Amino acid sequence: MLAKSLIHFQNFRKIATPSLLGASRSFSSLNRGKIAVANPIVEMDGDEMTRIIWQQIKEKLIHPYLDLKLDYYDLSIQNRDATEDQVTIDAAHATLEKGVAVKCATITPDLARVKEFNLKKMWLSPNGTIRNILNGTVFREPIMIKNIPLYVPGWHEPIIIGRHAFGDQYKARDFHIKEPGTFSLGFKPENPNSEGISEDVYKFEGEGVFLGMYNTKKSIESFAKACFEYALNRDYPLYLTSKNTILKQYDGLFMDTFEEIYQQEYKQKFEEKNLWYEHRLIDDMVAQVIKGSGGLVWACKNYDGDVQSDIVAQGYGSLGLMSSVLINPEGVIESEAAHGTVTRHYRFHQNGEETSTNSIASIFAWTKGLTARAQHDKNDDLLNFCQKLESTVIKTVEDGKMTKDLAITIKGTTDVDRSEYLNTFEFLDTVEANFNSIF
Ligand SMILES: NC(=O)C1=CN([C@@H]2O[C@H](COP(=O)(O)OP(=O)(O)OC[C@H]3O[C@@H](n4cnc5c(N)ncnc54)[C@H](OP(=O)(O)O)[C@@H]3O)[C@@H](O)[C@H]2O)C=CC1
Ligand SMILES: O=C(O)CCC(=O)C(=O)O
Ligand SMILES: [Mn+2]
Repeated sequence: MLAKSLIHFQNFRKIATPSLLGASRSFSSLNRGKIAVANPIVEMDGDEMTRIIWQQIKEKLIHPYLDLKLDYYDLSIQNRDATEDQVTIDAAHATLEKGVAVKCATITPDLARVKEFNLKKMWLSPNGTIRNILNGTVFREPIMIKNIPLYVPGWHEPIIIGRHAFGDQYKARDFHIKEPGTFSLGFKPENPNSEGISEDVYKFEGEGVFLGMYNTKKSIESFAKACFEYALNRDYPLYLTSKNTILKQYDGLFMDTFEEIYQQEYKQKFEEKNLWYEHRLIDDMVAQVIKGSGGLVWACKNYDGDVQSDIVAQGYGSLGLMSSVLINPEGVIESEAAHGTVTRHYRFHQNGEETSTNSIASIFAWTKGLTARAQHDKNDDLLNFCQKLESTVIKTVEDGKMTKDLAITIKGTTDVDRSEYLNTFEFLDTVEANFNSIF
């Protein structure tokens, strides 16, 4: 299965990366043509700083080496607005069909964005839309580089966040009311003999907010299985976090489902490898991981995974060092960076000022997506290309060539000299030159 083989590859990389540069067959020395990629992948373009980086990655690191068909969807905020967001839905369905997608970060509009782009409406998060259609688990893993100091010094091994990507806040309906009234919840069973639910939740005396949120047993089951498989394949224990003491029914279903599946299908397999699964309260867990040394898969509910993956990314060095791969039960893969469009840097770029935005997670969005394509198609040349590109990026940083966010971690202060880092484009040029020299 595609998902499983991707996991194997990541495991392999953990061991093999440092030696890959030296041990390579040189592409240029053999003077071969571009690597043929038989089947297309879906490409979802995005916004702001990441859109600029994305274009450069394609021009410098992808197209010169690969004969690759891209099923292209422009998910820029302008095109989502022009197509009434149909382009997002089309891109998600194309991903289900083609099996692999790479996605650039995109703006999720708020009121300020509606004004900035004169949007027809405040479109939903494209990530929420896509992830709900694909219905998978997002695995977020820090890209660890030897010379990048850890903000959390004990984290010697990765913390991999397994983020449930279906439902919860990302598909909730929320409302803002401005007058007294009663908020009630209702459920109408299809079976006329079943009893429905109609319950008053809160009596408002004035302005307030409320929401309706859901998840499904089926989706939680596939989330659990994806996390158990991932942890087993990576030889790490698995922890699920929730707040079941407060949301007894909602979070209780997550806790009970994981426990049932563990007991029925995975306990023995985990014990054979001296591994374990535990449920923890989220507030307990956030404290435990800071004290720990990493080396675990952390299954998070959707919103927890969103927040925790950024804390974890920063703990390992930078938001620019966090890869993010969605795997659904059918083995469909969507690969992206975990960070957003880096608006603060884009504002400098718009003003003609220099930026130093880290492109590593965006490059890994391509390599992880293409790795899935390679494994699906049994394309060893493409697999080799992905491994070498990843190791070139890592070696470039190990050689002291990096963007400002990483230079800051090394110096331990934001007061870094301009000579201590590369700008956005210089870093990409350096990776291009290094890759070209070995491949
Ligand atoms: N997957 C997606 O498509 C996502 C999209 N978004 C969208 O992105 C937009 C911007 O969101 P924002 O909250 O600013 O979050 P971002 O993740 O884009 O950036 C937040 C801050 O993190 C640091 N950072 C993030 N990525 C990098 C990088 N590659 N290199 C260097 N520093 C980095 C920067 O810090 P500093 O300023 O200190 O340099 C930056 O200002 C929003 O419209 C949001 O909706 C947000 C998250 C995910
Ligand atoms: O889709 C969004 O608006 C945010 C997505 C996000 O923050 C993430 O994927 O981590
Ligand atoms: Mn996020």
